[in-house]
Amino acid sequence: MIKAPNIILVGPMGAGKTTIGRLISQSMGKEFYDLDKVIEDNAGADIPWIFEREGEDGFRKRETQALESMIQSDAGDCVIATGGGIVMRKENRDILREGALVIYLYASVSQQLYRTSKSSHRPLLQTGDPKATLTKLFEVRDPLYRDVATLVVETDARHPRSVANKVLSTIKRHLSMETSLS
Ligand SMILES: Nc1ncnc2c1ncn2[C@@H]1O[C@H](COP(=O)(O)OP(=O)(O)O)[C@@H](O)[C@H]1O
Ligand SMILES: O=C(O)C1=C[C@@H](OP(=O)(O)O)[C@@H](O)[C@H](O)C1
Ligand SMILES: [Mg+2]
Repeated sequence: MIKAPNIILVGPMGAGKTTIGRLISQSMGKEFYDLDKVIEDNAGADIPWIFEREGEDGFRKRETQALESMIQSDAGDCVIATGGGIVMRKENRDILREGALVIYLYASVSQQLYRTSKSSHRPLLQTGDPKATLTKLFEVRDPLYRDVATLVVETDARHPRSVANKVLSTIKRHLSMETSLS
């Protein structure tokens, strides 16, 4: 088992945060939490319902509350997959930079589009032109993901298991470098 602090995955919709988070948590013997699922459980409603009734702003408030409660609770030593918009609020970015190992799962817009086209549970993509939406979001958010992340892992040309292995080896290398420096 690798010893590590909380691992938090960030990146755009379709980067594979939920899928890879679950896989690496199993390999590391850590609990897995998907922040979107925490928000849904707390609300007793799904994300499309929250966006419809409370707007994106209402969802963002719930997202910050869920992130704060995850970090404050002694859930500790777990893997957390965030939603793609977690970096939009400064208060979230401040929380992310504190204490956790944050990994940016990078995916190109074409891969984001391909991977998100299979489902309709992402309200921001229920538009006539999801590619334009993903492109705009990427322009704004890519620098923010890089700002909060300790490590970046490219996911485009890899299957989920291979991305998970790459994330695990990147974490191992990072932690062994930290140990040798201290
Ligand atoms: N590396 C990958 N290659 C191909 N498909 C992937 C990859 N990672 C995730 N997927 C698929 O893409 C879709 C979105 O993945 P998901 O984990 O929900 O992304 P996120 O949580 O970042 O939005 C799922 O159908 C998942 O199986
Ligand atoms: O990018 C975003 O703003 C969002 C991403 C979604 O999560 P995934 O990135 O896991 O799809 C979910 O939090 C919500 O639909 C909003
Ligand atoms: Mg997800």
